[in-house]
Amino acid sequence: MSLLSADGLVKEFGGLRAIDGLSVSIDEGELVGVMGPNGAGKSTFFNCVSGVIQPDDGTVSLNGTDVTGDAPESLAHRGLVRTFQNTRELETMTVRDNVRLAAPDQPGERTLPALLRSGSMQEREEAVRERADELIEMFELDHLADEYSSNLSGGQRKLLELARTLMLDPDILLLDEPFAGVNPTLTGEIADHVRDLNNDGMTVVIIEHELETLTELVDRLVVLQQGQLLVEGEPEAVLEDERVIEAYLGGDAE
Ligand SMILES: Nc1ncnc2c1ncn2[C@@H]1O[C@H](COP(=O)(O)OP(=O)(O)OP(=O)(O)O)[C@@H](O)[C@H]1O
Repeated sequence: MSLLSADGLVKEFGGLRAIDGLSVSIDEGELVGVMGPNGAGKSTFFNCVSGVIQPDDGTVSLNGTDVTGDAPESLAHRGLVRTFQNTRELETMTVRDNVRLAAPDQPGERTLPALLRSGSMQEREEAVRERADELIEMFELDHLADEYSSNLSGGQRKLLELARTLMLDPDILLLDEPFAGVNPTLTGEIADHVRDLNNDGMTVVIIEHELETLTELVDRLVVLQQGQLLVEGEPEAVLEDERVIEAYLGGDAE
């Protein structure tokens, strides 16, 4: 059974069909890349499955449960968390506080939340502090922990965003352009973290324009064009597919 599936999704903006009958299915443990020319509907697809916007038609299922239109917080409780193209940390707060603040305020059934729910206020605060420090160390942000996040580079912000996301302990992580504006060294580091998370069992779906890194990283590529599924399959085969080459060379190429 797939972990996440979108069936017949449709989303219109005015007269424009940004998503047009799109069906995509992600299995547990997969690392999947989503690509496609500008305006193909990649972000709208993420927005529909992560509850940021409501699809006009079609369904989204998570672990076999229909979650179409559920709010992002509710989906996070069920284990689906996404990042955004533009990071959303609070600039006037330190890196450490930003990570701590990402802890869920309404503890649910999941690992960290379960710990948060069971303990006293003091125990809960301690659990949040410990997990935040662990993640800050994991992403090698320790030397920046007390800096205001406004002082971070674009790449460091992406790492901070990942750390914040992991405070929610997701089963499935949707990453929207994690390498955009990131230098090659940090791109490699972020890719390594994503691979490690996936090796540890997390299902990951990545929208990315940086095709070289994406292709090396993922097990499967899904290509969208004009809101529809154009091609999907193993990265090498997809990149050689004439329909994909045509889509990228065509009128709406980068
Ligand atoms: N909130 C909105 N209001 C109106 N039109 C929108 C809105 N969001 C997206 N669109 C339109 O829907 C289409 C798909 O946009 P979307 O951002 O999903 O594409 P994308 O593949 O993510 O593009 P990019 O690679 O440029 O980020 C585009 O034509 C876009 O202009």
